[in-house]
Amino acid sequence: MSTDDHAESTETTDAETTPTAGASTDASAVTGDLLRVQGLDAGYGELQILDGVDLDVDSGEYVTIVGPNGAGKSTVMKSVFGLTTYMGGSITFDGEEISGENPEEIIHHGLGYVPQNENVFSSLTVRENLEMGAYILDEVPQDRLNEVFERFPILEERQQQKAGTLSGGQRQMLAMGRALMLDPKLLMLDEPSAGLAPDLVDDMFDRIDEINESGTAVLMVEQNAKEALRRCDRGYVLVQGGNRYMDDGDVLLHDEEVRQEFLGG
Ligand SMILES: Nc1ncnc2c1ncn2[C@@H]1O[C@H](COP(=O)(O)OP(=O)(O)OP(=O)(O)O)[C@@H](O)[C@H]1O
Repeated sequence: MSTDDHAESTETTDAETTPTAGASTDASAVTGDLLRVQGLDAGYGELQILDGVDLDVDSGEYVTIVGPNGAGKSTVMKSVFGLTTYMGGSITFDGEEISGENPEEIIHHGLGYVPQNENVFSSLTVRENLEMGAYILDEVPQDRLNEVFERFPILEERQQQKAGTLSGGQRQMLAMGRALMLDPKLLMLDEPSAGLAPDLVDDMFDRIDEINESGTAVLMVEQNAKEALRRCDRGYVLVQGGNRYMDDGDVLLHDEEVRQEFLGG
């Protein structure tokens, strides 16, 4: 278990990113070969929210970020995608420094991002939304479109329907499908279960598992922390804009301190 006073301190120590022995899978072997965030400071305008955040995602890994409301979880993802004010630290993706780049540039590296809100164009059809997902390419990649339809058959059925008429679950699938159109190496999902009826939440998590099992790394922010930690390889607990814990999902899930403080006992 990795703990520290990071919420109160801006100093980065080895302890906060180095898990203790006994992890159920090998969290200590993480290299951050796909995404490596080191000492990230970022915020909105002059307002600093993130204070020295460290985060790694390896190729093919499934990583989740949990933590209390307002901790800065969404801000981490937005910052990786170039949507906040970059204030310091380093973000490398697939070996290239991307800190300070804008989303148009970042998407070319193979990073997909599904924001929590306004993640589809309501007035466009399902198919048009998916085609928009590949807007950086000269032509819509038919093989990708077919793969998305295979993964989410309901989107093929409803391809001529306006996205605004879809149910919450279908809209979420469309948002993920859109991000998958460019076959990203890493798919970042902000609260994919938010607003879904309870009986749809499991289905959504199953689909995310499948996306990850097909080789796409996943970085997910979730309020549904227990389920997210159960499903992921590794998790981070973020508090007040800084890392508080990092370890394998199962280890965090069963850690007494994490359970009491962040998982409702
Ligand atoms: N566009 C913005 N401008 C200014 N402050 C913002 C903006 N977006 C978020 N914040 C602030 O940044 C802090 C972190 O917000 P963020 O949404 O990243 O937290 P979170 O951990 O994802 O929380 P939640 O689970 O409630 O979504 C909060 O204090 C929030 O009010």
